Amino acid sequence: MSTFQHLSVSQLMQMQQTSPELQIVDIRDAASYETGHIDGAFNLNNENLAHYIADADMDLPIVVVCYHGISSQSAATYLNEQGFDEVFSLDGGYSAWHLAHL
Ligand SMILES: O=S(=O)([O-])[S-]
Repeated sequence: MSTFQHLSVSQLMQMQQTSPELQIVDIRDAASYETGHIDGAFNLNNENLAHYIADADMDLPIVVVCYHGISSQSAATYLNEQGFDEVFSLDGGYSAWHLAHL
């Protein structure tokens, strides 16, 4: 059983319309996040991770965003192991999202 699903930028844009409860976590460094991030994304890091997991609704879909869609895959696997049922990794990461929104 796969632990996460790949999501394209256009699929994410659709999901944002249809799943208002969607959680988006951005695992890039704080400076990159501050420079620009997807609306509603939470900047997840090692310091706030435990707190985030403790507070999160694990039944809701969650999308992991990194720079280019590589490290988000291991983070997505990790979040699935922690109990999130529906985990997605954004293919191409924030850079693909940004390109689609220029
Ligand atoms: O963030 S990244 O691992 O895709 S470079």
